[in-house]
Amino acid sequence: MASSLSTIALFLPQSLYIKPRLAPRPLPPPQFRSLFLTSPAGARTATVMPRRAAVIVSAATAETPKKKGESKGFVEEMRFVAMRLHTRDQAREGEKEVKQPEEKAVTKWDPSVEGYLKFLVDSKLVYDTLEKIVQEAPHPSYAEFRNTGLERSASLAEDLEWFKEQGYTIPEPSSPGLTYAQYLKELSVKDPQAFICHFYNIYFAHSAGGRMIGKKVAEKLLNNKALEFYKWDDDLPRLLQNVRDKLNKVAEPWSREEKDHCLEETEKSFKLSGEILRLILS
Ligand code: HEM
Repeated sequence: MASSLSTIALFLPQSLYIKPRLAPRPLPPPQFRSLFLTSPAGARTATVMPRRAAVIVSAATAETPKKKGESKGFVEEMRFVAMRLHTRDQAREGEKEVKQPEEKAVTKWDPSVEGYLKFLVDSKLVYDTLEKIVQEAPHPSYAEFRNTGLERSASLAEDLEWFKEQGYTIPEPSSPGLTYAQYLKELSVKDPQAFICHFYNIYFAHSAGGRMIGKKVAEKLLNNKALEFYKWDDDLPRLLQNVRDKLNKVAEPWSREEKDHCLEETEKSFKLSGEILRLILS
């Protein structure tokens, strides 16, 4: 911590050498040999002066330990938190235990077309809401996320039209979708960091687990018909990388507290999305 800047001078016998604990690397000139000594509080720099063998340990560089993924940009931090909230059945990096039916492996699901339609209708309401918010941009930074190519509202409209043509009745949006849409509208105005967390999780979850779900449900219920919901006009990895770059840019000026606040919202995102996913099994 920069505020607790302290300097301790230790006078050691000339014969005493401090061995670096890190991998050996070429030493700088003997009059200014810097070694890194690690401690639970963070890195301490020790400067060894050979004649008087004085070791100055400075805490000036001791920062709060870096968050997992922090060095790679904020998206990596969001991804790390999200992956831990999966169950092992959902993803290899998952750590949560299975409590809800949708947290079991997708291969063990027993979906119904009626349930899947409810899921598609509620998902459309959520994407309509997100895409409208980004267009209106109550916070100017949201404008970065216009026309990213990840938008799902129009493709879902096409899919619902297809189901209608097959003779299915399209249900009205239900409680999980209505609740999530209302929550997003409120957050988008009063809490941009939390809103960005939902934006990230909704679009990126769909590109990963969402596609697995689409494939499995299509196999079981739709004679392998690939819905528009799971098709993108451009190369998906390229679109995702472009949005990752924009998210990193938007989060760059955020304070550590604002970043942590965004990360803390991940759990809520899983809860609300999980309730919509569960509709597939209803
Ligand atoms: C049945 C439910 C789910 C399954 C089967 C599932 C599965 C997966 C898998 C396999 C990955 C890819 C892991 C990798 O990169 O190796 C993933 C990534 C991810 N999932 Fe899920 N997931 C589910 C639900 C959710 C939910 C509810 C959310 C949050 C709302 C979510 C958010 C994410 C995010 C943010 C990523 C990272 C994507 C990326 O880095 O590109 N997932 N998921």
